[in-house]
Amino acid sequence: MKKVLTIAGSDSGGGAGIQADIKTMTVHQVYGASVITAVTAQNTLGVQDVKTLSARAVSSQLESVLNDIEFSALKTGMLANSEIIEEVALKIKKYSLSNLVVDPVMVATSGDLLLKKAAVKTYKEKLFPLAEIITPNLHEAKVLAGLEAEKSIDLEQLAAELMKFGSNYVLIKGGHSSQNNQSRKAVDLLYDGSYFRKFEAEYIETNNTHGTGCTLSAAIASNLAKGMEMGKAVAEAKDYLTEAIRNHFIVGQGNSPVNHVWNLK
Ligand SMILES: Nc1ncnc2c1ncn2[C@@H]1O[C@H](COP(=O)(O)OP(=O)(O)OP(=O)(O)O)[C@@H](O)[C@H]1O
Ligand SMILES: Cc1ncc(COP(=O)(O)O)c(N)n1
Repeated sequence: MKKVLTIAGSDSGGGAGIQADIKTMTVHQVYGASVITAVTAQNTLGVQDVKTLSARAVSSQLESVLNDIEFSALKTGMLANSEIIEEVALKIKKYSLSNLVVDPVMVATSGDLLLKKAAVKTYKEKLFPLAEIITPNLHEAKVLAGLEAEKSIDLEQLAAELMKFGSNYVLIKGGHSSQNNQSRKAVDLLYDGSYFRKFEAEYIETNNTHGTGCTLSAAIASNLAKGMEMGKAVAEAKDYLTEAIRNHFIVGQGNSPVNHVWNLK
């Protein structure tokens, strides 16, 4: 069984972050290990509190797992601040890790901030050049490109801007924005520096999408670990996620998470 590492925040509600990642990895039949960056007090209604761990605590967790276990892929989720991003980048270089999926988590669906503003620059300078793929949503992509949220921009142009930061692939997720999309499709755009490829799925009319980004990036990392090429890894991850959204069940009083284990039925 291939081993996959997630470096992310804990979601006490179980729908996003580390918890979403481990569930996703398990149903993809890879072994999931975790390095925790922050402990969020969170439920389906929002984030009530965040305790970010020190970069040192993140560093020692990384040393423990990387000294011992050989990972075929890894993903990052909530990294919270510049110090943690720098520490993660150092360890990825030190252990020559490949198949890095970077989900540059900035804000929770609930609107709560999960990244310090100054850390955006650190992401671009330190972590993106080491990434196989970065998976920003439309809002994150605009922030990374230094654009105003309201400004409309051609997606291909935006993906090309983000490729300049040095990853091998960029995937811009259009999920949330598709709510305004007449076509009722959830469309994501993959770019490898030469070709654009669109991934279209049915747009499912629901607010129960807590953890979609975490789940997608964990599925992509699992598929890369199993040796899939990027196009297939993204296509299969998106198919898995679409069914996980469709098969959601009610967990709390707010935005419920996706059903990570729909395919075990
Ligand atoms: N209602 C929906 N129906 C179908 N697919 C969706 C829906 N919402 C999101 N998606 C898909 O989920 C994936 C994650 O996209 P999204 O834009 O939600 O990312 P995100 O904002 O990083 O996620 P999150 O913040 O929830 O972790 C994409 O593949 C997107 O197309
Ligand atoms: C620990 C953690 N990591 C990531 C997210 C983003 O997920 P979402 O936007 O679906 O709330 C989150 N809410 N919590």
